[in-house]
Amino acid sequence: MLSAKLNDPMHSTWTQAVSNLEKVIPPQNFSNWILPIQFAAFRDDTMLLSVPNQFFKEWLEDNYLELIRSALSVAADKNLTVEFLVREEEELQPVPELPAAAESNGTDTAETVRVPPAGGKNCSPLNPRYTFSQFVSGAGNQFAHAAALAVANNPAITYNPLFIYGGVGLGKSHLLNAIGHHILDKDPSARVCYCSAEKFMHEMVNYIRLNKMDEFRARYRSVDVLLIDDIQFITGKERTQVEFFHTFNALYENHKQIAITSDKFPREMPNLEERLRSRFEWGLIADIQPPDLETKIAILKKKAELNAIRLPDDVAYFLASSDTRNIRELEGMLIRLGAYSSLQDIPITLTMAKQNLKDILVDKRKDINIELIQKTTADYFGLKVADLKSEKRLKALVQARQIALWLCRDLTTASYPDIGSKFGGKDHSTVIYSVNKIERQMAEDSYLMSTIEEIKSAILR
Ligand SMILES: Nc1ncnc2c1ncn2[C@@H]1O[C@H](COP(=O)(O)OP(=O)(O)OP(=O)(O)O)[C@@H](O)[C@H]1O
Repeated sequence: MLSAKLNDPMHSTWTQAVSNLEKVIPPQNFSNWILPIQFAAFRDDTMLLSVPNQFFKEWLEDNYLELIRSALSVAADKNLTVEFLVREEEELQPVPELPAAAESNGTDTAETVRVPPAGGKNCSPLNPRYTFSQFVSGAGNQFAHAAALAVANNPAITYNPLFIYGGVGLGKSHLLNAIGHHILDKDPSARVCYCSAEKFMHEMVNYIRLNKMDEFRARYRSVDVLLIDDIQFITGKERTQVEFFHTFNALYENHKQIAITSDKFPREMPNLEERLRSRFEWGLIADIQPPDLETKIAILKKKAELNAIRLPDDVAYFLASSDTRNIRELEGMLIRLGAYSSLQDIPITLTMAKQNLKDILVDKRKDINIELIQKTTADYFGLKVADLKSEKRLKALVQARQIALWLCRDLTTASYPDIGSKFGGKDHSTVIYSVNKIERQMAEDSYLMSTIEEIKSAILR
């Protein structure tokens, strides 16, 4: 096992990060989730931190990874990555116990964790942040959202099973948790079990080892609602599939609700037993597609509000128009800006955001140059690149030129004079004027915003 080296200079970086985190995490969560973390080692810009058990690790990864990373990067004054290691002695326990934080008094506030019901020891607590009220419905997720609500309102009556599939970080787990919360809000005695397919498998293996499979089966088969996340994990794992098949049947026959998420459509899941595949298709299959620009902005605003982060509109637009479609990544950027702003006591501005996120965004944009922007913008408006460089003052032409100038500033690191020189030798003050003008117009004109978004996507493609 890696042991904490107190004389390691990075140990004090961790100590500094902890005191930074204390300023931004509510006290209860801070003592539940941050204090038990120990410094283990530091290698190649990666901080290795040890945590009590696997469940704790997963929880941190889902909820605090980005914040911890930001606090560490601020303390170390450079970008670091973070990895959590399960402390060995605890890893060997057959079934990880819930850490203290999971023990709540049953009242579910935004900061408390919903404890799995009696008999649901194998289940994970629901994520308190993943409720319907915190979910933004918009292009891409409307259908899955409506389906999840229908199931939550009428468990085991409308659609059984509900199978939600879609790409990484698009809100599948959020909807699955929201179903659980909603059912518990209406009936606190309901036995709701939320669990990842991976956890299902690990626990099965543990119970086999302990020769207690009857107990395992009884636990999973005595719930009212089974919410299984990331079912794709069981592909190719025969024994887990068999066990899951029987659990599924037992629940289904007893009119219990089953909801499943997956990154693939059932027919596209390789190495999945046919009988399971067909069961996944018995109920309703709902997909989640990547969000459009407006939905991304709405989600960012909602997250900012929930995390008490002051997010100006231009920064929300800047983040949303980055080419990331993964909402988790988008949220990570927001949390990082929020942490930086609060730790350094400075407001979030567009300049600060660009500076702070340049390492994250740079890779995707490194091949973008002014010529590409000119060509793509000209094509989009049916103009010639020479028109953009010219002095012609036709209204449509002027706006296309100003958009191209704004895109150069947004997508490249070129200076104002450099950009001006590539647009027929324009003065840097003309470039500044154009960039500011487009920025002001975008704040008021969502049509212009989406036009620019389309051009940007074409450039980044
Ligand atoms: N429509 C939405 N409204 C609000 N938040 C959202 C929305 N969609 C996704 N999120 C947020 O994005 C993050 C990632 O979502 P989630 O974990 O549910 O994704 P996932 O599809 O289950 O990803 P994975 O495939 O990695 O399991 C979460 O913090 C979630 O709250």
